[in-house]
Amino acid sequence: MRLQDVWLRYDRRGPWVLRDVCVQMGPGEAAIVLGRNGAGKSTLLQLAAGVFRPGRGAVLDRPDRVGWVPERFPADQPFTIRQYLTGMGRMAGLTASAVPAAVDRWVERLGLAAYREVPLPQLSKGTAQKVGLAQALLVPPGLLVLDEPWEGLDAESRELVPELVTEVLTGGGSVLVSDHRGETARLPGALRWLVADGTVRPADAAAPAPPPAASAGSPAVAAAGSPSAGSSAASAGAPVAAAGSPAVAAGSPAAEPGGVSVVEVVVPTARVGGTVAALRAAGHEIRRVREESAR
Ligand SMILES: Nc1ncnc2c1ncn2[C@@H]1O[C@H](COP(=O)(O)OP(=O)(O)OP(=O)(O)O)[C@@H](O)[C@H]1O
Repeated sequence: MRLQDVWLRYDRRGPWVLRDVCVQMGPGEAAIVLGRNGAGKSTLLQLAAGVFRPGRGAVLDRPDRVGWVPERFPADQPFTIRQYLTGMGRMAGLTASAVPAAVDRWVERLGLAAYREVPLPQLSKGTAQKVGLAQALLVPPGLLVLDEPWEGLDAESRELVPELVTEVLTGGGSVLVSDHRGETARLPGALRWLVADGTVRPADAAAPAPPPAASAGSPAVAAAGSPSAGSSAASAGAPVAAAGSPAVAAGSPAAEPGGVSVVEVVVPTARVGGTVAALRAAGHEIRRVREESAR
């Protein structure tokens, strides 16, 4: 997905909140959106999710299925959790017979079983946030957009967020997450974009410097035909290209005591992008990708 020269303002005569934004993410890639209060993080996420249309420019190649979790779940709705998720599942395209299993799965997974028949307005903030997560995941999204997903969640539930993100990435989806409270470390493999002064650029030097192996990774993957790495390689100067590598350094095994081991992994060429991203997300260093003829 690509935001190309995107501008947005909320009022036709008002100031531009975002100007000339050019960012992109490939399948299997995650990006964390950083910035001060009011910088425009939520605005950027809503553009990506398709909630807003840009005033100028375009959002290209957005996956068909987008899971959008707003910063505050709109709990003022006359439904129980079960009723709400059932309706959302139908809207997401699940058949009537498939909905109950999907709802049950996510209700259990997110610890909502005790509240299944509780009306949404009676839920605590954290529980309501989990309903927001559940509705976005009922059908596996090609793009998952999470606006401050850790907000209001207890310590145990916070651990769920990186788990869910990794699952979407492993399935070949992309994930965009905003974070103004420094939870970034929970997603060590993600790109980092900073929203400031109305535009978006790679996050600052606070991120560790990329090791040489990381910068060599993208062309090699591109050669293997990965759409993910191919789009990164094509985006010279765009945040996604410059921000992709530090995450690898964050989990660099070279920093571990006791030496390193190199593990060769064989995957179908079509899944190279997602696999590379998932391995990076788990903190592994990608040294190279090579193609071999089918065995
Ligand atoms: N619906 C709206 N109508 C008018 N202005 C808006 C609207 N939503 C946001 N803004 C303005 O756009 C700017 C960016 O807001 P946005 O919510 O995107 O920032 P943010 O970085 O997500 O902030 P926070 O960290 O506080 O959530 C702010 O100046 C805000 O006042």
